[in-house]
Amino acid sequence: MTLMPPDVLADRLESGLLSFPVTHFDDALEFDEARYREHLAWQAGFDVAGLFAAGGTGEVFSLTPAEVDRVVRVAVDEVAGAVPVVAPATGGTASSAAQARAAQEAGASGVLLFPPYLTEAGPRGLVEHITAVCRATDLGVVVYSRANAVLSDAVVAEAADRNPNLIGLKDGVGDIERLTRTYARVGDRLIYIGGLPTAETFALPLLQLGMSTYSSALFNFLPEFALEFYAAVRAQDRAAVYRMLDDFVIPYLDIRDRDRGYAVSIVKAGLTAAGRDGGRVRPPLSDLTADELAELTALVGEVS
Ligand SMILES: O=C([O-])C(=O)C[C@H](O)[C@@H](O)C(=O)[O-]
Repeated sequence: MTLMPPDVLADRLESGLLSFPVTHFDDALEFDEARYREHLAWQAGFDVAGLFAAGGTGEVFSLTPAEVDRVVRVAVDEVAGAVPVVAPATGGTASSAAQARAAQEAGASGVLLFPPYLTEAGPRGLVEHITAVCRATDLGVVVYSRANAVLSDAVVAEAADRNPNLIGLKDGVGDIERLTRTYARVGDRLIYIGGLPTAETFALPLLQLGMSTYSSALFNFLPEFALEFYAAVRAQDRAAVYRMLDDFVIPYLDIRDRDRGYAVSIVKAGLTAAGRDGGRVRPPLSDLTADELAELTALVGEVS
């Protein structure tokens, strides 16, 4: 398969909304390939700029390395002709680099580098971590700033200088000063992707900070709503954005905030609420309660 050049991937990703599909499990909590394929084919039928297989919403933290490889290969096989597939790189530096290599072998178009697990890390170590992963692949790499890898403007600038295939920064923190410093320093050398939980909530203000796109978990089960929301953000139609926030996103957040980890669980529940059976989440996440699912089903019904 021909490799998508990193600059081409960057142009594609920044031009539209980004899909972060859930990973389906069967009743025994094993990967359910048939339902996953069906979901991806449906998602890829909408106007979406990239599909991030086994992302945070795809419960990458609950998949074994072999399962990650299988999920990525299935995604490439199912949709790569239509939409670029971006694969995850997770864990410590060695396992992240190995996953970046595997992503290229699997025919993915790019890599999303997640924070390393558990340990704290300083700026020099984070630059080395990003560099090792970028050097493990010819694919474009997007680095996710979050948790124990919150990246300063200096780290982002040095990593971008050292690694031509580092194409983007995904932000899961929402620190306005940090983002302002980063965009002022690094500018259009990178693309910027909003990646806070339920990213629609922050999309309009973050557009001003250089984020032309965001990862939409809502796109999983309300693709038309998510695309309408994205169009309103890009048009800076404040009235439409705040109407949709008020009608759906904020009541949705009220349910999401009832338990830790629900930012992912509620997406699978949302699919079920929309009549598409998202199935269950794996531990350590918990599914919504029956009452919460009923509340979400009523809310989804109001906007579908
Ligand atoms: O890795 C992930 O799945 C994310 O963090 C993206 C999510 O889709 C998040 O942006 C959201 O909940 O909208």
